[in-house]
Amino acid sequence: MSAPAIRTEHLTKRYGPVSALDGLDLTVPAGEVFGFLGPNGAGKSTTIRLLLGLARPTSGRAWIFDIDAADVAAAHQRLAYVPADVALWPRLTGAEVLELLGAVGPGVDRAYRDELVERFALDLSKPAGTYSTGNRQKVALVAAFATRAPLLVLDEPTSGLDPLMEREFRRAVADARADGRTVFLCSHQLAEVEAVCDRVGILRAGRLVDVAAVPDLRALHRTEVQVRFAGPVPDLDHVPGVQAVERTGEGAVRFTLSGPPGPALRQLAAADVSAVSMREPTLEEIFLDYYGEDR
Ligand SMILES: Nc1ncnc2c1ncn2[C@@H]1O[C@H](COP(=O)(O)OP(=O)(O)OP(=O)(O)O)[C@@H](O)[C@H]1O
Repeated sequence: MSAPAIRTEHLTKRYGPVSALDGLDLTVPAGEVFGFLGPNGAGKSTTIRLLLGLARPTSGRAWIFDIDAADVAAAHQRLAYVPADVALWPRLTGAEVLELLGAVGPGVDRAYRDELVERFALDLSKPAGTYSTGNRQKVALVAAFATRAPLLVLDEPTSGLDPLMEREFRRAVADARADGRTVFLCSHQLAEVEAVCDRVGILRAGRLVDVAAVPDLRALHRTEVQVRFAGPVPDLDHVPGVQAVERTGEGAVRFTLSGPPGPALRQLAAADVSAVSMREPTLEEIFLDYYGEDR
């Protein structure tokens, strides 16, 4: 078994009375694309700072491929990082910045870097001081993806990118996965997490609320079903898996369905159904459920 890309054991960070991170136990196996979600102030950036050795834990430990995160020189040979707010040296051109960033990491795949520069439509001839937020972000992303680092730690990497560039970002994550690299992605963009991640960890008020595969996270939750009946509306209230039954008009019913759909489908099949639609909740709705509930 290869070492996990990230492992934390009861990782905790307190700032005075504030528990920014409270006993995080997390393992991200090598090769996984892991999404890290949570509302503002949940502790995502704190986690990243601890993983990068930019802050010291109050208690607990973290390892990057079995290297103690506190051993910064060794750990950073295995990772590349894109911060949420990318700051670049304003007088260096984009090309010079890429050279500099490439020189400090674990080595660069230059051919792939050139390809990414094309794909992200970066003009490297300009001084970085003239770049927009999105262009600075693109430089940092190209620099990170083009390293040979087996772990990419990305903090809100696409907040400044337009939809075309967001698509390129997703392609680059897919390339990384195909190469067996690990991606740790902090994001508020649920569609993005849904599209690129294998598993998602949800953090709330410094605590890990759940870790789930994206399909399982969906399966945990209900499907919304709308049915229109030509004849009498059957009693759905006591059918296993059916909840929140609501009359939405003459002969129309809406309900949510969780677990195996058989009992509900049998009840519907016995009635005179003229139209039916089923909708899976988006990850956003699932996500809001988590934060709406007091858990
Ligand atoms: N240097 C610090 N001093 C005091 N409190 C801090 C410090 N850094 C973070 N905190 C607190 O720790 C908690 C977690 O903050 P953190 O920045 O990790 O959250 P986050 O999940 O990254 O949020 P966001 O999505 O807004 O970036 C917050 O309550 C924050 O106010």
